[in-house]
Amino acid sequence: MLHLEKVSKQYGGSRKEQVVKAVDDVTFTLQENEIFALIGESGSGKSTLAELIVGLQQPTSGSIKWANVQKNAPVSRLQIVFQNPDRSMNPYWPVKDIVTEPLRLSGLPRKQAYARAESLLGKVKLPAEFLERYPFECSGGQKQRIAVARALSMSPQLLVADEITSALDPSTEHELQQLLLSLKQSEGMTILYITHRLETIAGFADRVAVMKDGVIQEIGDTRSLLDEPKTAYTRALLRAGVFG
Ligand SMILES: Nc1ncnc2c1ncn2[C@@H]1O[C@H](COP(=O)(O)OP(=O)(O)OP(=O)(O)O)[C@@H](O)[C@H]1O
Repeated sequence: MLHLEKVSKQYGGSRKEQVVKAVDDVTFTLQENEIFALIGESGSGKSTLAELIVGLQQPTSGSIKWANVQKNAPVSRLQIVFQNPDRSMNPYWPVKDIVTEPLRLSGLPRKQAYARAESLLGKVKLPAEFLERYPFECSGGQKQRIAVARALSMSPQLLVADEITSALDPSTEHELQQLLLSLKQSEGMTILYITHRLETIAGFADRVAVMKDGVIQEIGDTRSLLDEPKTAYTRALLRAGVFG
């Protein structure tokens, strides 16, 4: 569906700065209707890769292309949800304005946008009473559901979830993962799920790529990668149980 070919991103490189190869020669293809987990410890280049995929940054070299599409994808095909919902939500807006913001930005009149708000919340299993709430009246997990609902308003083919469960407690994280799993089926979308916690993806992600220092170390279906890791790095991560 979306193919990355030898994608690299360097930062710095002016006289005094050292060059940082945040993403180094990354090639893989995201398939239709899969959850693809990108795992890496802090600084491995995961967020940079996510930003390249959604077009917030341009690669230094390489290409990112939709299969069978010549020009760049329209923004609505891709939506990204970040780790910290407070940074992407206006604290003075009620939830009905937050979830419908992309619809209104794309030109839908407010009344028609509001008419879709309740069903968007329904998709993330939040009751309609949340429409009139403000972000400070919602828990962290509920705010992430609201952020997912806002992304769903654009019917994305690809949802990039950048550490969206990392700040949540384990049971809330599990609930949000279950929600993503059901949305993959009901919405027929692909989810790029970025995390530093390898131990959270069993039974959730279809495939996984392990990234270190900007380089993909290993890629494969989740069960085989967890059962028979091919690289010493992945084995060490599994032995450690968590990233350091
Ligand atoms: N704008 C920037 N300018 C210079 N270096 C950067 C910039 N953004 C990221 N880097 C560097 O690129 C590397 C990868 O960073 P990135 O944020 O992509 O990693 P990450 O895996 O998402 O880490 P984390 O999980 O801590 O967010 C790091 O060495 C980081 O210091």
